[in-house]
Amino acid sequence: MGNFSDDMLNLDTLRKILVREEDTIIFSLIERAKYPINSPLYDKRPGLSGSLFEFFVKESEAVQAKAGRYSSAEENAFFPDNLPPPLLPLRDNEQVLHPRGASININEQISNMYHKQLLPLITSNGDDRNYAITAGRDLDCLQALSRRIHLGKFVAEIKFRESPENYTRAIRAQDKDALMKLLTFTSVEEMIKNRVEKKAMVFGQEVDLKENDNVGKYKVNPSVVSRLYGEWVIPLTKFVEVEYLLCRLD
Ligand SMILES: O=C(O)C(=O)C[C@]1(C(=O)O)C=C[C@@H](O)C=C1
Repeated sequence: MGNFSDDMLNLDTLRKILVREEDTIIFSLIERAKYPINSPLYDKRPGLSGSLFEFFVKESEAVQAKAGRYSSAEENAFFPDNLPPPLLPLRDNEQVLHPRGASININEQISNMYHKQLLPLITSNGDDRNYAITAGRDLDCLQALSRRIHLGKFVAEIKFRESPENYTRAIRAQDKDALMKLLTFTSVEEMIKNRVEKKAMVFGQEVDLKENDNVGKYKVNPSVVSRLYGEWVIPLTKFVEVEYLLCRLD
């Protein structure tokens, strides 16, 4: 992590970071939901190698790479090939992750989930031609989701260090089911799903000075946020954890 050192690597600290990431994800969804789906943004364009959105993401990531974004172990690019090097010297980050697992990048899956499943649930139909601003909002959502999900590498490293014997047995057997069982805390997952639903109600409520005018109206449907976590964010985080652990002894 950007400024994370070995002695801060414990489950309590990491879970607090994940809780704070919930706020970032929910606020970014609220911001994206302000605009309709704007589907021409995602259509292939003559003269560009892909869509206007892909162009926007590639160019934004190149600037952010120069500014050092991808020097942080929890940041992963959506177009990681041929990124320019950072302009400033690399921060001297302590390498807390195992090198093989550190390079796991499941952004393609995250991007598919975002575009095919999530976006239609949080946007209205339509095209207001605000493509640049929409692309910026999309990138904010994708980066927040990606960061949260790839933090699973740190969670996995902590769990391995806290219980090396149990994990080593499952890793040597390359037993994905056993690893999944070891790293799963169902009660924690339930709490998260309930909390993000409540946060979506609080952060996304319509505020009006007249009482009761907007009761029950939200900028993003709170049950969609709970579903996002239950069906995609938590399972993908666990997928990252398992993939990380599988190569932890390499
Ligand atoms: O908090 C943990 O222990 C995690 O591994 C993170 C997480 C999550 O994605 O939020 C994933 C698996 C656990 O079952 C609980 C929560």
